[in-house]
Amino acid sequence: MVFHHVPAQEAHGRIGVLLINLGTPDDTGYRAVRRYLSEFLSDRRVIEGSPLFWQPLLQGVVLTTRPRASGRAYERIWNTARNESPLRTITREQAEKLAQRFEASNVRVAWGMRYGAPSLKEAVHDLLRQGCERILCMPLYPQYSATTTATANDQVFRALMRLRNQPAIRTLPPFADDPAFIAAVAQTVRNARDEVLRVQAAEGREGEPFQKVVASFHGLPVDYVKKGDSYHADCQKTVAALRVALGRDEQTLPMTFQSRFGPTRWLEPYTEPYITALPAQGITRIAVVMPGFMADCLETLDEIGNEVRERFLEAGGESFTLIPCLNESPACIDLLETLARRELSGWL
Ligand SMILES: C=CC1=C(C)c2cc3[nH]c(cc4nc(cc5[nH]c(cc1n2)c(C)c5CCC(=O)O)C(CCC(=O)O)=C4C)c(C)c3C=C
Ligand SMILES: [Fe+2]
Ligand SMILES: [Fe+2]
Repeated sequence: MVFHHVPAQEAHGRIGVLLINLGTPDDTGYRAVRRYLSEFLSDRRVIEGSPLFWQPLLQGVVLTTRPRASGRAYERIWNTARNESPLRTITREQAEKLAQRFEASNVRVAWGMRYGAPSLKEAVHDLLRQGCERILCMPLYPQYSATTTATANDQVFRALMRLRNQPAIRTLPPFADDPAFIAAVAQTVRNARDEVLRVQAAEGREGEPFQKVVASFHGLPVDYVKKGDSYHADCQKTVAALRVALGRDEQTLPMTFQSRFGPTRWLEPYTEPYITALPAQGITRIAVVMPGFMADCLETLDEIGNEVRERFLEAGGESFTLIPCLNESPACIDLLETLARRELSGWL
């Protein structure tokens, strides 16, 4: 067995904070998207069924058609200035800004992706080279799911399995209804509403700008929830807390699920049919907030910001506001710092 030794290069006894998000292809071409989707959809935490059945279907059918369609979707949102996906740009900026908050301490911040680049192995090795002997893993998912949180941590542990000298490890628990998280998301809704009110006033229009604020989460197969994945319960915690923070109820702040994949039943109601049915009920001015995502990505910018927006307007909707994710905003960095300092207690 070969175990890696990654010697510290400058100092010892430091603490590492590792920000983790899902991942993204390196470019929008067929090969890169295929490589990324193949890694993602071969993860047994994501597709639990037998690989004997799934792999031929994945390699033969899914990965011949899906990469082209996904590539076109990525093209619509691509950060051309940096030639990378928004998720990668935003995750890097979150890490750089969080690092500034710890500048005067012995904490070092790194970032990595569960699938694609930069890998979590590279990120862990980078922290070890900087002399980190303790590492806090922060999967940036407010709501727990085995398909996201657990597989992110698994991947870090896989890197640790090959090390001669392992660092001590902690993992960030879900923060679905953490007051700091809820306050930050609620503020994005208030800011967006104030902005729409300003525009309405300038144009001499009146009325509640957000008849509904739809809270749309990434979906999950119902089967996984039935087997015990706490994701759905965590989403409900987030929405309940947001309703309190914004003085809204089930009618004015409904919960829906997007990004369904494959033929099985996923969590309901599905976002797109829910939203496109609204104009017929007299609801023509809405906002969509996506508190399951800490960074804007394909699912928020294209699926909701382009596709669902178009269908809502075609169905008779008047105004559709996409509320940005927390991204690299000062409020988000405050939140990350609060969560990190809490989990580092006893280490710092
Ligand atoms: C069975 C398939 C999938 C499960 C389960 C799943 C859970 C899950 N995913 C996220 C967050 C993101 N998913 C993103 C993209 C994405 N997700 C799936 C499938 C499953 N997700 C696919 C096939 C894709 C690729 C996109 C496409 O080809 O259309 C992303 C965006 C990545 C980006 O680069 O922008 C995120 C983020 C969560 C939170 C979650 C569990 C609840
Ligand atoms: Fe997903
Ligand atoms: Fe999608």
